[in-house]
Amino acid sequence: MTPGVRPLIAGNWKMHGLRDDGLALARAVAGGAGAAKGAELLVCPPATLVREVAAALEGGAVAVGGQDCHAAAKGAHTGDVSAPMLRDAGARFVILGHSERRADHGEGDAAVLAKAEASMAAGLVPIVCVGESEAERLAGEAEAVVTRQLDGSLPDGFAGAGGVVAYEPVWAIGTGRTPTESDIAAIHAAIRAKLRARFGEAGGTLRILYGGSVKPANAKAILALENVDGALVGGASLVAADFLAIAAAAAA
Ligand SMILES: O=C[C@H](O)COP(=O)(O)O
Repeated sequence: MTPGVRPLIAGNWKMHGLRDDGLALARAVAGGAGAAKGAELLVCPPATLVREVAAALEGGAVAVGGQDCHAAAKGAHTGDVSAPMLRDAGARFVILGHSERRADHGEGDAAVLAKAEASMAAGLVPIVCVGESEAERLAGEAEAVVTRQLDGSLPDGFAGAGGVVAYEPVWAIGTGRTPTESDIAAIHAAIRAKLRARFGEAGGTLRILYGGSVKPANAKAILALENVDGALVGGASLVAADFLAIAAAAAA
């Protein structure tokens, strides 16, 4: 963790959750949030549930975010959701450039940059995801890939907006595999160096999350690493007790 920085534990529900189970999950997370006061908690439901989850959690300790937004504020973009729409629904954060968006929808760094700009203009905090594939890791290119993604996808106002970077090695997502602690620390150090070079002193305290098979069993060790300022949690965020256990590890 970075001294003086409040960790962020973000749950990415991905394409999971109908109304009743989504609301139940959100309420269960909110109900247990008191035990993890040292960490900031965030849930990112599917777009259909953002408004209702935000209403259910209003005034509490758990924030709500979207999982993506369009780069335009409005327009003829069938099926898309804009940043002002998410903000209007009660979201405060938005995940951008997740590897599943990059893979499923062909999003590159320029698209992520435009979305990040749109999110900040709407008053949302962008969580920009970066991370290498397994082939890139094996080729020794992980740091170069992450650095290139940061160069291409972080807008100028990112630090002023309190933007968040999430390092998610693609091969660790949903697989139960994680990089070694020293590999995580090395990439997070490279991201920190990049943020400082780009944003000066402010880059020293922007939050850098780790994501990819974070579970209650490995959270404490990962969250204790230098420059790991929280986690972006997928599968384990769908079980309130697991998500809260990860949050408690961050708050400890
Ligand atoms: O956004 C979250 C990540 O893709 C991590 O997913 P996971 O915790 O299921 O590996």
